[in-house]
Amino acid sequence: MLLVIDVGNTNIVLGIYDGQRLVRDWRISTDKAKTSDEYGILIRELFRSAGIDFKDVKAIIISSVVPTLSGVLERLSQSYFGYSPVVVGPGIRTGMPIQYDNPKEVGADRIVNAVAGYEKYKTSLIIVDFGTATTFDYVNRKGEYCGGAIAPGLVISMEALFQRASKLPRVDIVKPPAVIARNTVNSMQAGIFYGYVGLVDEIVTRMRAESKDTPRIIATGGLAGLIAPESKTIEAVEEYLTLEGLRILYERNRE
Ligand SMILES: Nc1ncnc2c1ncn2[C@@H]1O[C@H](COP(=O)(O)OP(=O)(O)OP(=O)(O)O)[C@@H](O)[C@H]1O
Ligand SMILES: CC(C)(CO)[C@@H](O)C(=O)NCCC(=O)O
Ligand SMILES: [K+]
Repeated sequence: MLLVIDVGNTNIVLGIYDGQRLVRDWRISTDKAKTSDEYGILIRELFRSAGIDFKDVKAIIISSVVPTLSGVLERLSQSYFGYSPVVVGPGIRTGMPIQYDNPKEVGADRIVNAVAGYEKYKTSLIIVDFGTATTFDYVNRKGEYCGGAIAPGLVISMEALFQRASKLPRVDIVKPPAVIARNTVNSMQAGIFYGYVGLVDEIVTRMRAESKDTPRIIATGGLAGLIAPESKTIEAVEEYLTLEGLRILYERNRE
């Protein structure tokens, strides 16, 4: 089985693939202070409760946008599983030309999403990933990564309001009952939720116009399911896009 690990700024998502089938996935908080041994113990517990043995894992692939944790997880792979992982970054085969000024600068998660999206849709597409940040990535019909946009994530936006205004509380990110809201919590939710729907549709619409093509628009990430139904542009939510991209990249780089 293949262990795929996506290290984000808020969460580390782990998945176990048996061939092309995702058999389990877990989400643990990203903690830059944790050591490889601490992650090892945590992962051992998750495996134990799912009835999966460390010995069943025959390969590992990692993508990380938290540089301090890349080394920690590489060490964990070595000492707990006995394998050096494939690490998404300069030097691996992506099968996707990267048209960024400096290709090393693009977040590995964005490349992984782009690879998974293009493999599935085989056409031009815009991928919106609602994570710590919300990223927008454009892949052209030839399967080249063209770049995109980075916006503050939904949770970061809410936290900023809460931290900077004394009378504003921390609120759940949900669709409020009305946009003309009658209390502080609903007012914040109205601003964040509808403001965000507008942000997404505006960026996608401008990307589509700039591309002079008709890309498919797909979304992923924990809050995609909240925003997608209200968005005029998002056509589909692909919950496991990043894990799927890691599996595909492993296949392209084995041996
Ligand atoms: N239903 C929800 N309600 C409120 N917050 C949520 C919900 N689902 C996810 N979140 C939070 O939204 C943020 C983005 O979630 P998501 O799981 O897409 O990204 P993430 O994996 O945390 O991001 P990253 O990959 O950058 O670490 C996180 O802070 C997560 O804790
Ligand atoms: C934007 C995030 C934080 C999203 O996880 C990540 O992809 C990242 O750190 N990217 C590096 C900058 C860039 O993609 O241009
Ligand atoms: K992510």
